[in-house]
Amino acid sequence: MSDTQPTPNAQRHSGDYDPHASSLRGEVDPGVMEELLAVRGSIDNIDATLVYLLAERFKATQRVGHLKAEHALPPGDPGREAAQIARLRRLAEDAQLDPAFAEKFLNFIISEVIRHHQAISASRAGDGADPLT
Ligand SMILES: O=C(O)C(=O)C[C@]1(C(=O)O)C=C[C@@H](O)C=C1
Repeated sequence: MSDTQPTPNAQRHSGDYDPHASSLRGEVDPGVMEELLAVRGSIDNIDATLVYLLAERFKATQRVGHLKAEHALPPGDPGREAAQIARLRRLAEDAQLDPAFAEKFLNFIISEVIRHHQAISASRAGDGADPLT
């Protein structure tokens, strides 16, 4: 990459991350290690993308949290969640991803979102609680 090109965030913030870190060094055939490192490069790119995607999702849900708090709406919307889960399970099946895992993953994210919504609502109510977001 030339000096005039901006450095992508994923590289700028990787700190002292060593993409070759492994406990397998010396125990694996060098050819196998090379292949493993190549695949791990893709895994690292995917993980970085997941972080950026999640950051965008939480930015969006933070707006929802403020909207809900402003209009005294409940943090959770079970009807919406049921529709989201049914849709993601179908998408997961099409993508050959375990639908049970997709459901668990979405529930994990939503429970964190609801915690953020509750914190926003509590901080707006002036009870001194710090919003988490
Ligand atoms: O859409 C909303 O009402 C949200 O608060 C967002 C969200 C989500 O993370 O997708 C979170 C909690 C609700 O139960 C449903 C959906």
